[in-house]
Amino acid sequence: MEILKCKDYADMSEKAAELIVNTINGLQKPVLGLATGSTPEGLYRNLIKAYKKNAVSFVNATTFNLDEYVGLREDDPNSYKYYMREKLFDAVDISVEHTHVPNGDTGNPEEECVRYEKQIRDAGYADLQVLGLGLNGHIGFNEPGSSFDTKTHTVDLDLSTRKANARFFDSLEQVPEQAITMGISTIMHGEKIVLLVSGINKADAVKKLVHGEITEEFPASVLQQHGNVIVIGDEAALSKLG
Ligand SMILES: O=P(O)(O)OC[C@H]1O[C@](O)(CO)[C@@H](O)[C@@H]1O
Repeated sequence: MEILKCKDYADMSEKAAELIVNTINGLQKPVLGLATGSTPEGLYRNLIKAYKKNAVSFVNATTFNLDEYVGLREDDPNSYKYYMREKLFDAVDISVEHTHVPNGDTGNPEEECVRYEKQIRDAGYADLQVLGLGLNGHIGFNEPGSSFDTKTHTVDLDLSTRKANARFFDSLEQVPEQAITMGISTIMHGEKIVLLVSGINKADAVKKLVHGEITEEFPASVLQQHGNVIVIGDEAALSKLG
């Protein structure tokens, strides 16, 4: 696992954007796996900057997002579809048919999971998968205890995850209790994985990810088994690596 130590959040976001721009420019039809949360916001701002400077075009890119809340309409400001449109898609030249986010606003989440997994598989899985890291080690919304064999599936969110994400909602009660997420095995099919971490509150989780036991109780530890992972983090998040 490669570790890239950055000065701060701005530096982390620039380095991650550089890597993604190079990947897009190096492939004819790049497939990107994308993440939400606070951490990649700076990355998306830098990708928009690069697009505006004509350093990159998304016209041949296809994207698949990791996850979506169950029960939120896509025009709900807390849905991840809305987040992606606001933070990236609407500001670059990607065609909307090439952007994929699981549909959480469906009467049949199980069917949606099967459909989404097939779409990713048919696209050949991600050339580059961006990940954030939950405090409890979740990647996507694969909470502790998720089997490493999972494909796209529905999950019950941990209370700790709902509390961490309550900052985006008016109250904890409004945070959905379920989500659809790419599974660990779907994520592990990515050719290259770029995990972004920032801030001292992630330092313990990063230490477990890099040096801890490989266990389903800490889902991100599975990345130790992937041959092409880069962790891009600021000094605070990487401060407990020794
Ligand atoms: O970047 P943040 O906001 O710390 O979130 C970390 C992870 O938690 C989630 O927001 C889900 O709780 C993921 O989407 C993200 O990768």
